[in-house]
Amino acid sequence: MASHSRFIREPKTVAIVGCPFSGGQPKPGVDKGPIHLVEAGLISQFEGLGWNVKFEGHHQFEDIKTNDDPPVGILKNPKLVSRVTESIAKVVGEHVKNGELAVTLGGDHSLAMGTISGTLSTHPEACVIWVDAHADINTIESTGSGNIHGMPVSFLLGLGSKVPEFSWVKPLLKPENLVYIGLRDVDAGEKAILRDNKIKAFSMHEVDRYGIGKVVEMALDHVNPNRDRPIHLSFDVDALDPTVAPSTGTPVRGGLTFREGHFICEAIYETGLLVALDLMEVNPSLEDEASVKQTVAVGCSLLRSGLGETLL
Ligand SMILES: NC(=[NH2+])NCCC[C@H](N)C(=O)O
Ligand SMILES: [Mn+2]
Ligand SMILES: [Mn+2]
Repeated sequence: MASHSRFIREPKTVAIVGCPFSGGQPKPGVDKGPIHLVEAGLISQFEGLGWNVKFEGHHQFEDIKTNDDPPVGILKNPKLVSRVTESIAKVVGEHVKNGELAVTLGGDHSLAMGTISGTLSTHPEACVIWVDAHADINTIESTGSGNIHGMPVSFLLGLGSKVPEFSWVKPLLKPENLVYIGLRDVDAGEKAILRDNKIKAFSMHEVDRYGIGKVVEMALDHVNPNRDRPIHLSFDVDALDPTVAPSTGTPVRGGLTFREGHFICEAIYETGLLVALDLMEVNPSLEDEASVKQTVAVGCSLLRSGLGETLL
């Protein structure tokens, strides 16, 4: 077992990319997620695991001017989401190029358009493991909500009609380099997209049938058969059951248990191939104070598992 990623330089450094951003969906508060995660002690927790921690404060998106941001079709805030994710792509790309583990704190999941673009700019052969209740693969044609956090994967794959505002997104992700775990709320149009593009997905049905250990192994066999390619893990906290992570904008019952979520992060760390990790959709404005505390704490502990925290 590698002690940490073979793509990470010594002394091993984690760069925290705090993204207080909510423009990919309509519920206020998800922009406070990163602030709560850091205030809960994430930096000292990472240091406790032996990492050098780089954190220069949360990114400020206020200066991204979007006075004039009319919808494209039904897509909401296209200009804002495009500019924010483009800036995050550069930041994450820079960290990954430097051999630092990029940990991005969301914020809504539209941010992954940026984080994954950043990873692929340095490692075009990287694979993506997307852990979520949702597939987030709607196109401008298929989206029913117009919320861009339900669409980042289609942009990364280059599916659907091109939206000029997002022309900076290079379709570098190949369908065979993507795998999902935890799906249970997939729109009809998204199911067709997954089928047509032969994208591998392990829904909660497969988690129940095979157990999480086997599912992670099968997921890795699919995207990383020789265990030699960099891994980008994009974790939407709503993959967890709402009893485990209640404070999130689009909760769906029947999700991953506390241990199943952590097992995924532990197993990916153990590959020694992790180069970037996202934790998205923690919304501290939703549910009561105890639920917020619980969700933030689970977020921190998922991240620690991804950075090598072990049980023994
Ligand atoms: N990142 C998320 N929580 N995405 C939820 C997406 C829900 C729905 N499929 C939509 O397109 O709007
Ligand atoms: Mn989700
Ligand atoms: Mn998501």
